[in-house]
Amino acid sequence: MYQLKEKEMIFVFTGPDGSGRKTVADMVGTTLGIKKVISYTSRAKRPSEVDGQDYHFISREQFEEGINNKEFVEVTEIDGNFYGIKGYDIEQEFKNNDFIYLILNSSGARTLKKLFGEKVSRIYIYVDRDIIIERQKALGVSQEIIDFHFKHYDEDMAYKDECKHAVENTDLAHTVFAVTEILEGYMDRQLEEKD
Ligand SMILES: Nc1nc2c(ncn2[C@@H]2O[C@H](COP(=O)(O)OP(=O)(O)O)[C@@H](O)[C@H]2O)c(=O)[nH]1
Ligand SMILES: Nc1ncnc2c1ncn2[C@@H]1O[C@H](COP(=O)(O)OP(=O)(O)O)[C@@H](O)[C@H]1O
Repeated sequence: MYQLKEKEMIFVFTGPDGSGRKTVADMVGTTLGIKKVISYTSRAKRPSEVDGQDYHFISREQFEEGINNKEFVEVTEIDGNFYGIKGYDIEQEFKNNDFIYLILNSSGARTLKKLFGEKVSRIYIYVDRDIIIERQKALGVSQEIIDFHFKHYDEDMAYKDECKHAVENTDLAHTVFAVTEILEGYMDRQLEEKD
């Protein structure tokens, strides 16, 4: 398994589906110039998604082969689809960067924390169930899909207290500002330790 160097850190964004994790993580990542390690999934690509950008979309067979070859640092199965992060991809990103971020469900976040300990900082993004429903309805998402998303809401919310940082994502600009400050705190600390 990849051993993180002293100055390296992994930021893990987690929280309930639809709370804005991807949006917040990518905005903060862009602001701070931090690279995302992209997950692999066996679920079908949605029309709006780009292979290699949103996910690496692979078949279930390719996924199983990767699992057998021990390529994944963590894998989870959600609603019949595999999701996972490859150790090689983490290693590659750390060749050019000291900080990376990942977007994971609670089981993935828990695994990363177990594997890399204090080198992992978890940022929990959440918002009220009613606000998520409102946002999804405004986007034209069907009631069926909204219900599907909420299958994991309670289980995901139960993970909030395990995370050191939890930010309620009501106002996006405010959330991005708050999360940027949290990450900058770690980055400054790591750089000071390096000096
Ligand atoms: N453990 C783990 N969870 C992941 C990974 N990639 C994505 N997820 C989570 O899988 C869940 C489903 O993701 P997705 O299919 O994109 O659905 P959506 O987030 O509802 O649009 C979300 O909670 C993601 O954060 C991964 O590599 N590992
Ligand atoms: N603070 C916010 N206010 C309004 N809409 C938001 C906010 N944060 C995210 N969104 C929107 O909510 C939807 C879900 O966000 P997304 O980042 O995909 O969530 P997640 O990754 O947690 O499933 C997207 O359409 C996004 O633009």
